[in-house]
Amino acid sequence: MTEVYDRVALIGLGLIASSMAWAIKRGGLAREVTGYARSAETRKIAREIGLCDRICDTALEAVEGADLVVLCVPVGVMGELAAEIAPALKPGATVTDVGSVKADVIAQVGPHIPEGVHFVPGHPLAGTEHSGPRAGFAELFENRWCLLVPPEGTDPEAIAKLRRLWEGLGANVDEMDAEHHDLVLAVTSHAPHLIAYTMVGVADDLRRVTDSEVIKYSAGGFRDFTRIAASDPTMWRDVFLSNKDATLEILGRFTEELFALQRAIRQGDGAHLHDYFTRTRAIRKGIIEAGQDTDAPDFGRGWGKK
Ligand SMILES: NC(=O)c1ccc[n+]([C@@H]2O[C@H](COP(=O)([O-])OP(=O)(O)OC[C@H]3O[C@@H](n4cnc5c(N)ncnc54)[C@H](O)[C@@H]3O)[C@@H](O)[C@H]2O)c1
Ligand SMILES: O=C(O)C(=O)C[C@]1(C(=O)O)C=C[C@@H](O)C=C1
Repeated sequence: MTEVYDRVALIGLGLIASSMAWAIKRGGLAREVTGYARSAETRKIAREIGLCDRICDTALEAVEGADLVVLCVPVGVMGELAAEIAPALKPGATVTDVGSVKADVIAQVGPHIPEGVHFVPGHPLAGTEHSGPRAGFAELFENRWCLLVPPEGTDPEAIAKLRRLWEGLGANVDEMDAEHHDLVLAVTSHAPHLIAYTMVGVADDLRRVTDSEVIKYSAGGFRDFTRIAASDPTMWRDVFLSNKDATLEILGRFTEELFALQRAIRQGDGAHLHDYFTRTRAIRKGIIEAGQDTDAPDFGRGWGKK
């Protein structure tokens, strides 16, 4: 593969940055990758595992001379980080981020981007419940989406170059505006995480009553919830505070539907439950038939046959 950037700087060396570092190296997508993390312990681990070509002790040193700077920190601190690195940004460089929320990050970071530096916000739709510099792996972005959210008037060449990087990392790239992104992600990622956190919290409360049976006998569905609910607390606190309006809108709708299902159960309205579950089953069938979840255990299997 050919080099897309001469030098890439990764700021915040957690799951996403470390996955990018390994994948950039594997693909030969940059001549040099520098890295910076706020904590000395993270920088020490990064050096031990050979992450990046150079781990720097300051953010300014890491971004100096970089053609692409990637902000890989929790969304709540993107703005202060942008302010910190602004003086060292090279004219003509591109700043991007990988934050899970876009409108708020653009509002925080945009004002700190100097004249002559491009800003192309991004969001890879790939992750795990693990965090930190040891969590990354080069395959994380393969066949996943990466959404780019360039503000109006962004240099098309800067967007095209970042697109080439993400494609080199194995992702499919699409563009979207920030408000739409935040609403879509509230439905597909943010509200589901909050529901998983809540369900595991409820089970934990119950455990005190039933003396560990809930965990002992937990089957597939609940185990999946516990995986999601093990996700990084700082990252997710910031996501909900940052995507407040869209998340509250979706949770409002969720609560209404939940009440309707609750009423159907109370009133013994089997038809309502059956119709509802038939509709939701058709959604999964559509996803599988469109080939959008080829990892699913039911991919390619028959549907609706008893
Ligand atoms: N984990 C996921 O599933 C996932 C997926 C897509 C996007 N994202 C987004 O990517 C970003 C990073 O997430 P992650 O999963 O890699 O998190 P992570 O917790 O693994 O890593 C974040 C890193 O940022 C560092 N950090 C925190 N504040 C900092 C600061 N002020 N300056 C410098 N470093 C700082 C932390 O020490 C940590 O090393 C977040 O904005 C998140 O919303 C996460
Ligand atoms: O697979 C997971 O563990 C994830 O939570 C990844 C996930 C998601 O919700 O799909 C989480 C946050 C992101 O911003 C993007 C991807």
